[in-house]
Order: sequence, then C-alpha cells, then structure tokens
Amino acid sequence: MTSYLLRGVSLLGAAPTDVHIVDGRISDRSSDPEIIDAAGLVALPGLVDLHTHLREPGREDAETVETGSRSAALGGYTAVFAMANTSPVADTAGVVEQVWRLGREAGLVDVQPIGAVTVGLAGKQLAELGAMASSAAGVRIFSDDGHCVADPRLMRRALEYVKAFDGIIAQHAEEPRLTEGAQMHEGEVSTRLGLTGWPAVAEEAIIARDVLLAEHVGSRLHVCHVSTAGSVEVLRQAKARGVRVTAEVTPHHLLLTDELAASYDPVYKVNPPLRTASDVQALRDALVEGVIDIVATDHAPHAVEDKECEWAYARPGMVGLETALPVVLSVLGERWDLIAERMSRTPARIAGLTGHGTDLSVGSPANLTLVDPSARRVVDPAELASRSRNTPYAGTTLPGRIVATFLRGEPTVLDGKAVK
Ligand SMILES: NC(=O)N[C@@H](CC(=O)O)C(=O)O
Ligand SMILES: [Zn+2]
Ligand SMILES: [Zn+2]
Repeated sequence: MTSYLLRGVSLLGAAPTDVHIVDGRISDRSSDPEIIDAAGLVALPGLVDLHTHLREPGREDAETVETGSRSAALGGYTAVFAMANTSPVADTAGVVEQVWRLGREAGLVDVQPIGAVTVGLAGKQLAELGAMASSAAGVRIFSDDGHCVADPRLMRRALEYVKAFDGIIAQHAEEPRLTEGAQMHEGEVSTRLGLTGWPAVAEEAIIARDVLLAEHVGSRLHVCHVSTAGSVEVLRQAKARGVRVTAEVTPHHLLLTDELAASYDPVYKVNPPLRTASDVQALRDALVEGVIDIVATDHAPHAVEDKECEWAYARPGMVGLETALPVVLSVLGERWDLIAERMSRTPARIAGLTGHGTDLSVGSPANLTLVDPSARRVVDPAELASRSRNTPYAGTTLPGRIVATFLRGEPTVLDGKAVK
C-alpha cells in the first residue's frame, strides 16, 4: 500500500499540520510517502449518508451502485446507505447481499444496504427482516422509503422485531390519505399555482404517531427527510421525553423553498415537497441545536424522461451527493466540527457503522475527505458523476470544493477527480 503525507492540512479548521497515512490508518510518520500539498485544505472525517438511492437493481439507466458510489466519493463520502426501493425491492437477503457485493466491487465507498420493512414496499406484510440482518450485508436499518409504513399495527410490529438486534426503522413520514394527488407543499403558492397540496400535517401526524409507538415499544425510530417546522416541534418534545428517535434533514430542505415550483420546472419536484422560508429557518435551527441529528442527501437520481416532462407526470426527487457539502457549507458556514458531527460522526453512530465518523487521530482508519473552503463553483449538471442530471442547483454558485477523498487509506478522489 502506498503511504501518503498530507502536507499542511487543517484538521477541522485547526492550524496546519502534517498528517501521514500508512496501511489504511492515520499515522504520525511514514517512509517515502506520496506527498499531497494540502495547504489551505480542511480535512473532515469521510462523510456518511444514511439516505441514498442507487437504483440498482432495476433502474441502471438512472444510477448504478458504481456511478452512485463515484458520485458519493466526489462529494466527500466514504459510506452510503442504499435505500430499498429498487426493482426488485431489497426485501430479501438475496437482494441486499447483491447490492452489498456490488458496492464492494466498485470499491469507492462502503455501500450499506437498507432493507425494506414490508414485502415489495406494499405495506401489507413484514419483509424478512431477520434474514436481511443476519445476511452478509448485516442490515440494521429498514425502510419502505418512497412509501410510508402507514399501517400502525405493521409499524408497531416492525419496531418490535428490530428491537432484538438494536435495529432501526427509518420512516418516510407521509400520511397517504392526506397527500392523495399532491404535487407540492400545501400553502399560498400551491393555491396560486392551482396545484394540489401536500400539507405539513401529513408529515407531522405520522411522526407524532411513530414517536409514540417507538416510546411504547422502547425501540429505535429514525425519521427521514424532516421538512416542516411542526415536525421539529414534535421531535423536540419526543426527545425531551427520552424517546429513542433520530432525524435527518436534506440539503435541499435547508436551502430551497416552495416558491421554486412557480417555474413549473419538475427539477424542483421532490418528496417531501420544498416548504416555506419559515420551515427552512426552523430546520436550520433544529440542525444546529441537534433536534435534527444529521444531514442526509436523499440522493434520488431519475432518468431524463422521468424529469423532463410535465410537472404532474415527473417523478419526485433530486440528486444530491455531489452538492451536499457545498450546500451545507453555504447554510452553516465554516463550522467544521458541527459539519463533521452532522454529516459523519452522528450518521455513523446512528447506523452502528464502525470505522467511519471517527476522530482524525493517529491510529484511526483513514476515511477522510479534503475540502478547499475558499473555492467557489458553479454547478454544471453535465459534470456530475451521477448518471442522472436532476440537480436543482444548475448554474448556482456554491462554496467549497472536494479535492480528495480517502477510503481506508486509498484515494478514491484526487485533485477533485475520481481515481477510478
Ligand atoms: N425523495 C423523493 O422525492 N424520491 C425518492 C423517494 C423518497 O425519498 O421518498 C425516490 O426514490 O425517488
Ligand atoms: Zn422518502
Ligand atoms: Zn429517499
């Protein structure tokens, strides 16, 4: 294995120092290393994404495990959790092992499959959670993301089932009866545009129900893509009572608002929908405070024909892996320790993922990323490594450039380019 010397790197914004990487770990010395000029660069622990859609198997035209892994590495990630809404659905040991193996073969980030809660995401019958947990993929997080586990009895049983192995149910909180036909956030803008609304209460009602179920069962709940100020209040109260609940917010819900729907450009169509400016402010405050634990991308690549069509027919979702850190930097500023906490350490801890989200101290696994905070870049969809182009930031200038990423001491990105 090649050794590396990161010369003049700043660990989480601290004074410049030299960091050595030897045999996959951070070291205080090395012999004959490859020297990387890291002056002006900030080192963060490799980012961990608890919510990624990789689309393989089934929609390899939109993304594959390999292209999604490359996109992740370029975004500074060293581990991603792949959602189960593939085709076939990741609801058996066979499918989660396939995704896990494809991730290993790509070798760009650690790909950890999330298992479906219900067979075929149909919300009728529990999937083989135990078989997925004991498979080679070692699944600990289960989610029907894309769909809500709406049946409270099934949700309760799922929470009970995963408690045995300290698993987590990650809920896509959307009361389906309240969002029938919904196209965007229900509010002033939807009224003006004449589009059917997705009311905030459809999310908040499910979160309120699920924190009560998790409390009753004593089990772990994770709330996907929290998008409203009301959801933050429900979470705040549940956490104050000691409920074992964690929550994520996406970069786009931290930056964008429902006003963008006025363009009728489906690139802004996403679930849950973009909300109002006051929701955005509440989400930012909750993230700083810790009521929302982490940032997760909900990277949702879609083929051109599923996005470049009429708003009503477009699939919801945005790509996000390559812009997540720049967006968070623009929202939080250079609060490196907070960024490391919300994008690396806490997601790794929630998932029980060892070797990621660790301190950048001697002896730690060399999973890290180097960022140039002074760079500003205009997002060009054509330059994305993702197979899909549905970024809402085309033409937007964002701060920060991911210069290098290391996975267990081997570079996956150097000079801002993927190494394979
Ligand atoms: N976020 C989205 O709008 N879409 C996701 C599903 C989801 O995260 O709910 C997708 O799979 O495309
Ligand atoms: Zn979802
Ligand atoms: Zn999702």
